[in-house]
Amino acid sequence: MRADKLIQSLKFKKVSMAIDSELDIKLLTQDTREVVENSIFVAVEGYTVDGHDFVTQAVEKGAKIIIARKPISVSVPVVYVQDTNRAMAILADVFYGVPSQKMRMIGVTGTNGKTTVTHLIEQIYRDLNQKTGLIGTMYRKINDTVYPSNNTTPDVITLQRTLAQMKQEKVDTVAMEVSSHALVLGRVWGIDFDIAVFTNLTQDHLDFHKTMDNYAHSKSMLFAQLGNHYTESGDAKVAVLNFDDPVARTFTQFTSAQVLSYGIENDEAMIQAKNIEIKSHGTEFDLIIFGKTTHITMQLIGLFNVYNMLAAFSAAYAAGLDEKQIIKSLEKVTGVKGRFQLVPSKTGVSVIVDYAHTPDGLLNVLETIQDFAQKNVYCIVGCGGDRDKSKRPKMAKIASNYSDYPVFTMDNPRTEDPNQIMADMLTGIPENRATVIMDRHDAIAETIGKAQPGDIVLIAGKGHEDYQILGREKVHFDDVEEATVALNKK
Ligand SMILES: CC(=O)N[C@H]1[C@@H](OP(=O)(O)OP(=O)(O)OC[C@H]2O[C@@H](n3ccc(=O)[nH]c3=O)[C@H](O)[C@@H]2O)O[C@H](CO)[C@@H](O)[C@@H]1O[C@H](C)C(=O)N[C@@H](C)C(=O)N[C@H](CCC(=O)O)C(=O)O
Ligand SMILES: Nc1ncnc2c1ncn2[C@@H]1O[C@H](COP(=O)(O)OP(=O)(O)OP(=O)(O)O)[C@@H](O)[C@H]1O
Ligand SMILES: N[C@H](CCC[C@H](N)C(=O)O)C(=O)O
Ligand SMILES: [Mg+2]
Repeated sequence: MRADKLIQSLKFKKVSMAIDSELDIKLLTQDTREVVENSIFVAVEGYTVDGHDFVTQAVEKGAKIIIARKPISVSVPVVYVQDTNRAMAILADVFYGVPSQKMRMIGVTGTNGKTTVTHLIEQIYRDLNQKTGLIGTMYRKINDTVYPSNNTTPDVITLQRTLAQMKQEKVDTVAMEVSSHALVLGRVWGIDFDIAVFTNLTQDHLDFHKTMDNYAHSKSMLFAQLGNHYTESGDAKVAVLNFDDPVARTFTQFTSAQVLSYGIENDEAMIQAKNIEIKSHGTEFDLIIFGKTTHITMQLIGLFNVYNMLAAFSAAYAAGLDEKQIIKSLEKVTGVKGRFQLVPSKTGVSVIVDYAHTPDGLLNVLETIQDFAQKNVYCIVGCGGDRDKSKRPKMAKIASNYSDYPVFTMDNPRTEDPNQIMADMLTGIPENRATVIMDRHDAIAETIGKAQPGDIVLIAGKGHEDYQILGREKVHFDDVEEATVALNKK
């Protein structure tokens, strides 16, 4: 793309010297490690380093224009703007050809359930033989091809680049997770969402947001960004809201889009689930769509998955899909990797690997297990380092209250001292209530070794993750693999 045309998209700027109008820009990036000949480098002030400190390196590698906020001295034109994050969002959208305007964009936000709901939505569209895109915690996926994810919601350049590739590969519908960090840090600025879905708001990420009010406010930004457009056919932007969560009410004030509400408790919800029966192999309930009842038998387990199913159903319904088709897909879905995943076992001991890493997530999973547990429940759990410290005693207390044998261990200590994380957890429970086995391998091996037929072992916190983050290093670690080895030794 021609440099002068691209830079024109930034309305307010100061340019240090004339930009060569013939210059053909090959790449837009905020990371010097990606810069190639004829790139534009955007200097972003991060949490650990400042992109402005890398501009000379960027020019040496071939950057021909620098976007900056602070005065810098380089041999190429510098475009000075007030906010490089905002400039980056604008440039990325234009550079990649405004891809989000050309596909159906479904954004899912909320503390828990985003990965699950986006996968359910993807499945619905795949069953209709549509081409799909998925962006989230586990990966970025274009039809059948999977690309790695560093964040639940990528930085705006990676995001727009991914969307452009999706468009090129003829994707019709994109289901993406929108994290609260992304909303605050402007990673989704410029994305033209058609449908925005809210799952729930419970405690997480207070290290970043500080208060639950700030956290709620960050989530509301997705609904504010949704915009509106009303057509005679009713095809419109839709906010899909869980009305059982009190914060959803406030979101209605932030959006001018049409609202589709779902819920279990709240009888005002337009899409409801009632008469729920949770079993060890699935969940049955009545789905009530604007007063009309259909009985559903889904393979996903737990009340929380009824919410996820309602969210996915409502999103697809909002997009105008046939309700019978949607239900057919949702009844077929067997689950998402690392979410209430049952590890194959011939021993009579049931092992469940689940990504619960928040107090609410852990509570939901343990309550679900208690619904069908016959004998002892073991709960192996740890808390992440460099993350919300105040979740630690709460998660410990929930593990202690809702399992017979809580076993506390490590979960991605990152740069923190694992012993301190453990000490924080232990403040939440009476002394000696939990067994502490710091090494996660030993925790899994010993617990499964001890469990008797009929017992259930929940391994919580890491789900699909195939690593343990120790310091800044990632080493291979997979709960399902570890559990399989332990079960085979029984
Ligand atoms: C707090 C936060 O969100 N940090 C994100 C941020 O990192 P940062 O601010 O530390 O960046 P930095 O390393 O200081 O770099 C600043 C700038 O210098 C550039 N740079 C840096 C080094 C270099 O050699 N050359 C260079 O150009 C970088 O590309 C960047 O533009 O920008 C990075 C690149 O976009 C992100 O990967 C990183 O996410 C980190 C890994 C992270 O852990 N984020 C978590 C808190 C997060 O975002 N989580 C949410 C929610 C998860 C959920 O619950 O679902 C998510 O969406 O993932
Ligand atoms: N609707 C829900 N309500 C409460 N807890 C849930 C819900 N859905 C899933 N969970 C719990 O949260 C865990 C994570 O689910 P999922 O990966 O779908 O959420 P997420 O929002 O994508 O999480 P993250 O923020 O880490 O990306 C699950 O393993 C389960 O324990
Ligand atoms: N998206 C979440 C994942 C947490 C997973 C858990 N295993 C941990 O490391 O705390 C986060 O980055 O906070
Ligand atoms: Mg996720």
